[in-house]
Amino acid sequence: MTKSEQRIKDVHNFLENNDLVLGYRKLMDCAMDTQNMTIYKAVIELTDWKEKHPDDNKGLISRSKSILEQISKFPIDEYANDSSVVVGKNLIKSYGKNRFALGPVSIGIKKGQVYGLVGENGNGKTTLLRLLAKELRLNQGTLDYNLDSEINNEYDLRTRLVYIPQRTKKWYGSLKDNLKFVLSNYGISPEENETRVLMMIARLGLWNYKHLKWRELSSGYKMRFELARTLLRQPEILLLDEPLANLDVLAQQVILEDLKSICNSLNNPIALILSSQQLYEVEKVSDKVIFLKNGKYTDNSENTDETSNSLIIEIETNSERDALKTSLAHLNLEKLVFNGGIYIAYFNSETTFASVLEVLGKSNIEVVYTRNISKSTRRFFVS
Ligand SMILES: Nc1ncnc2c1ncn2[C@@H]1O[C@H](COP(=O)(O)OP(=O)(O)OP(=O)(O)O)[C@@H](O)[C@H]1O
Repeated sequence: MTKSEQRIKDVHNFLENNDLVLGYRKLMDCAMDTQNMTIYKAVIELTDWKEKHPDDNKGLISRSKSILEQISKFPIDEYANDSSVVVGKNLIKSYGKNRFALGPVSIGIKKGQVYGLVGENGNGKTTLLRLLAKELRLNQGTLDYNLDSEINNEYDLRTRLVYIPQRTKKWYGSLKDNLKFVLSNYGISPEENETRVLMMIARLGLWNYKHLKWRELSSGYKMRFELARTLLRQPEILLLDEPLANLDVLAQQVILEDLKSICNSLNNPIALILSSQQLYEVEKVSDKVIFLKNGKYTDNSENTDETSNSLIIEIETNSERDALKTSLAHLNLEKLVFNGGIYIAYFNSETTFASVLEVLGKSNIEVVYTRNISKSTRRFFVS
C-alpha cells in the first residue's frame, strides 16, 4: 500500500468511526496533496455545505467519501529527497561581552519533520530561530540550506525560509483579500487564486472568519491567518516563534496537529521548527525536542544526562509527603522532590512504571495525576 492509499484509508476509518472533525481535516490534507483545482473546488463546496448543515453527519460522511473516491484516482508524486534541508554546525551567537550567549548548537532537519524548541523564558529560543531564519548574524559556526527551489536573491530565500515572530504586523482589509493578495504576485489566474485561497481558508478553520478584518480576529485566529498566508507561498522551512501563545489548551492541540499534518504533506512537505512553553503538547507532535537552558542545548534523543537511565515520575497528590515516601520506599526510590505543586520521584533503572502504579493503586495515597517523564524533556525542567 502506498502512503497515499494509506492516508485515504485512514480518512475512511475516521469517517466510519464518526471522528468527523479529524476526518474532515485529513480529507483536506489528502485533497491538497493532489494540487488539483477540481478536487479543491469539491472540498470548498463541501465546506460551505457543511457550515449550512452542521448536524447532518450522514450527509457529510457520504459527501466526504465521494471526494475521497475522486482523490484516490489521482496519482500523487511523493517527495523523495531525504537529505536535511537546513544544517547548522556549532552555531554560536553572543549579544556582547558578559551578555547572553547561545551555543554551540548543531541542528539538521529534513522536510516533513517537526522539531520543538523548549525552554524557560530568556534561554535563547527566539535567538536560535532568528539565526536559522538568517535574521541574526552568527558569531561562529556554519549554516547551510539545501532548498529545492532555485534561490537567486534574498526575496526567493524569504519565500522558502519563513520565520513568523511572536508578534505579527497589523494588516488592512478582509482576511480573504489579504490572502488573495499573496498569490497575486505568483502569476496564477484569478480563478485559481480564489480556489487556492478558499482551500487554505477551509483547511485552517478560517471559513467563518474569511470576511473579517484584523481587529475583529482573536490572537489565535490572527496566528491561523499568518499560517495560511505563509503556507500559500509553499515554504520549504517554517520557523514559528511561540505559535501557541494566547491559545487555549484545546486550540493548542488542534493547531499543532494541523501543523504536523500540513508539514507532513506527501508531495510538498515542510521542515518545521517551533518554539513553545507547552512541553507536553509539543512533545506529542515533534520528531525531536530541543531543550535550551542558558543558551546551552540538549535534545531528547541523546540520553547523555545523569538521569537518562532512571525512572522519573511526576505525582500530584493531596496525601502527606511521608505517606508517599513510605509507600514508594521499597521500589528503589532514590529521591523525592516537591516543587510546590507536584512531586518528582526518581527511581533506579530496575523499577518499572507499572510497579509504581501498582503500589500507588494499593496504597491509601490519593493520586490526582501521575505521568512517566523519564523520556520527556520535562525532566530537564524539573532537575
Ligand atoms: N538584541 C539583543 N541584545 C542583547 N540581548 C538580547 C537581544 N535579544 C535577546 N537578548 C537576550 O538574550 C537572551 C535570550 O533571549 P531569547 O529571546 O532568545 O530567549 P527566549 O528563550 O526566546 O525567551 P522567551 O521565551 O521569553 O521569548 C535573553 O537574556 C535576552 O535578554
